[in-house]
Amino acid sequence: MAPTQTQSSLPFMPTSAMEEQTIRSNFIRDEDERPKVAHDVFCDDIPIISLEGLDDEDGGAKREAICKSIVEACQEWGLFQVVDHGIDAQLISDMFRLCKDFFNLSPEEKYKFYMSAGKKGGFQISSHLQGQLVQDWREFFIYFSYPTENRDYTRWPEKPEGWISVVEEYSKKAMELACKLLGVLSEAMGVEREALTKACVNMDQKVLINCYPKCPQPDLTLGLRPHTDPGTITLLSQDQVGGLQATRDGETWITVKPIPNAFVVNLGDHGMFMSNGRFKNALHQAVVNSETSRMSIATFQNPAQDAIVYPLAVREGEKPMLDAPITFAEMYKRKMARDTEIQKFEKTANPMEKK
Ligand SMILES: O=C1C[C@@H](c2ccc(O)c(O)c2)Oc2cc(O)cc(O)c21
Ligand SMILES: O=C(O)CCC(=O)C(=O)O
Ligand SMILES: [Fe+2]
Repeated sequence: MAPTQTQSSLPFMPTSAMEEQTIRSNFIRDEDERPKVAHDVFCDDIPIISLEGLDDEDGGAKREAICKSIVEACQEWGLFQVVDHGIDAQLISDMFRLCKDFFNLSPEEKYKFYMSAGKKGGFQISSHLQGQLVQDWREFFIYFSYPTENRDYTRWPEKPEGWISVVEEYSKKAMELACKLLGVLSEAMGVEREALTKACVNMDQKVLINCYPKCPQPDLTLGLRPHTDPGTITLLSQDQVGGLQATRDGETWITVKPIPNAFVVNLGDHGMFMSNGRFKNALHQAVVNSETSRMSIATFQNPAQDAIVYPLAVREGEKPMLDAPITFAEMYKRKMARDTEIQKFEKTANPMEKK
C-alpha cells in the first residue's frame, strides 16, 4: 500500500522539507530511541582492514593475516571496513553522482518508480516494512540486481542518463568482493572456501541507495531505525558526512568514521546463523543532521528464498542455534514476527504515547 497522499497528491517526502523548521510528529521518536551520539563524533574502534594481498597464491602469508583480522572483527562486532578492495574509485564516485542526481529529481519523477507490493525494485519513503508507528527520515531506491533473471529493467530508471550501466557494473564488482569475503569466512569455519556461497544456492543481491535529507530536528528522529540486515553479508559505501552507527550491547552507540572509497562490511542474520553465532549480526542504525544531506549505498548479499539455513560448523562444546534446518524464507518470516511482537510490546508498555 502506498503511503497516505497529501494535498499535492504525493506523499510527504523528506527531500521536499528542506525549508521546514520542525519535523512532523510522525517522525518523532520516544526519548530512549533518539540519537545519543552525533553523526560526526567518530570512533576508531571498528577495524579497518586492507585486502591487499588477499588473492596472493604464494603460500598465503598475507592472506592468513587478513583472514585473522576479518575473523576477529566478525567475532567482536560483525562489522569492519575494507580498503584496497579492488573496486575502482571512479566507479564508486560515478555511482554516488548518479544516485544524487536521482534524488534531486522532482517528487513526481521519483514517484513514477514507487515500489508498490510485488514490484521488483523502485523508490520508497521511510521503510520497506508496513505498519511502522514512526517514520524514518529517509528516501531510498532499491535495485533487484541478482540473480540476473530477477532484473526487471522497467524498474531501472533511464534518468539520470547512464545510471543503468553504472549500477550493472557496481553490482557485479560488489558481488565479486562479497564472494571473496564469504570465502574467508567459510575457511575460518573450517569448511571449503565456497561453502557459504554454495549455501546461498543462487545468490540474491539487492542494491539499496539511502538518501537522508538534512533535517531541522535531527535529535528527535532517526534516518534508519536500529536493525540487523537479514542476509549473509552487506557491503556499505557511504559519503563523507557520517551517520552510520553500530552497537555491541544495544545501548552504547558509536559512529563509524567515513573513509573515502572504503566499504563497511557487516554480517546479517543469515551469516550469523551459518556460523552458529560465532560471527555477530551487527545491530546498526543511521542518524541524520541539520547541515547536510547524506547518502549511503547498501549492497545486500542474500541466500535464495528456499536456501537452507543451518550452521555450517558447530564447534566442540556448542549446540546448534537452530533446532532444525529451515529455509531463508522461514527465517525471514520469524524475524518479521519477532519485530512485530517487539513493536506491539512497546506500544502497550507506553499506552499514552504513539496514539
Ligand atoms: O531498507 C532496508 C534496510 C534494512 C532493514 C531496515 C529495517 C529493518 O527492520 C530490517 O529488518 C532491515 O535491510 C533491508 C533489507 C531488504 O531486503 C530491503 C530493505 O528495504 C532493507
Ligand atoms: O545509511 C547507513 O549508513 C546504513 C544503511 C543500512 O543499514 C541499510 O540500508 O541497511
Ligand atoms: Fe542495514
